[in-house]
Amino acid sequence: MIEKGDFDIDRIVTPKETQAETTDDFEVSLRPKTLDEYIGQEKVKENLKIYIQAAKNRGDSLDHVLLYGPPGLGKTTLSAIIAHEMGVNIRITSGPAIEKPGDLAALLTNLEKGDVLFIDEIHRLSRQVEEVLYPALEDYALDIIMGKGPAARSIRIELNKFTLIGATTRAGSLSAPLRDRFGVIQRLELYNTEQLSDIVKRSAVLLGVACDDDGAEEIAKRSRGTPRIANRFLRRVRDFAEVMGNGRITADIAKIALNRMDVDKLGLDSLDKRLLTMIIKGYDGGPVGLETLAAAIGEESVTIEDVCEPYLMQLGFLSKTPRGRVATQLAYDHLGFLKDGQTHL
Ligand SMILES: Nc1ncnc2c1ncn2[C@@H]1O[C@H](COP(=O)(O)OP(=O)(O)OP(=O)(O)O)[C@@H](O)[C@H]1O
Ligand SMILES: [Mg+2]
Repeated sequence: MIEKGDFDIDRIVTPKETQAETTDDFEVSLRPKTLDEYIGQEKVKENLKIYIQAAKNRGDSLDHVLLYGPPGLGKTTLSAIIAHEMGVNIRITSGPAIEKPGDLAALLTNLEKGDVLFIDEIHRLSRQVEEVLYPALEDYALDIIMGKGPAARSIRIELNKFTLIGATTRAGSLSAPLRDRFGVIQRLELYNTEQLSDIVKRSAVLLGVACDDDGAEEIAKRSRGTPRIANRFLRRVRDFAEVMGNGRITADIAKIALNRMDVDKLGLDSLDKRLLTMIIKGYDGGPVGLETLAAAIGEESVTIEDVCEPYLMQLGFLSKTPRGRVATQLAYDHLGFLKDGQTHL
């Protein structure tokens, strides 16, 4: 069943993990293992380094951490790095996977002192589960109700001290009491071309494929600020390089491969173009409300908000106003529209 928030994974530019990537253990893992190997997100790294050092000096566990930002930017990777730097184990789960309070209790009682529990998509935890989580986060204890009616009594189970790392694409959907229990809240930003080039070059080394600097840059420019997309493109471009060239990734090979995948030179695909074209031609450039826009192009509003908009805003193609979304002059130029909605010929 497809739920709100699950993106269309047919898009080559989807920042969501595809099945192949989740189960990708026949390939070398491209995930960095230490903070120093983790490229970009300098502010987040600097802060985390200090919190980790301080916690280690005190011989204490790290405070609970909330990481938020668009999909594919490295939240899961960063959580594993935090556990590695703290020298503890990490247990990975997700909001929708924890169905009942008992599921959470089982996870929590199995944690050893200082361990990290990583909950992806933490905004999708159910209310009941959230309520069990509160005392666990605050007092490292679980309150379990035994029996029913007048005979019911509550017993308290002490837990080992642990660190919860929550990841979400939408910090705004988190309930206030849950958000308040995180001592460290960090936002991950889209990466710039230079950082993505470095990520591509690092991954190329790990995959054992030769990659020119401008080949890496070409891939980076089209990756929508997202490492997961950059790594996916790298693998596909490598296929083209092996079949059409001598295996080396050059700028030309990268261009040919990415054009074949219908990714334009800024990384826009048909959905982004449909969105911008609708604002420009259907609503005279905007402003137009998100829900109206979503209905007009037949796409979920969460997909538009989480996947399309962050990148279109980084490019300066779209702005959000209180009255709705507006396409900017840059968007008109890129798509070849004149301000009156006519196409350049
Ligand atoms: N800073 C980075 N440096 C190098 N590689 C990175 C970096 N961030 C992410 N990656 C790579 O990008 C891929 C996606 O990262 P990750 O799975 O951690 O994203 P995510 O933010 O958890 O996404 P989601 O929100 O979909 O769970 C990983 O394979 C990792 O190799
Ligand atoms: Mg993830």
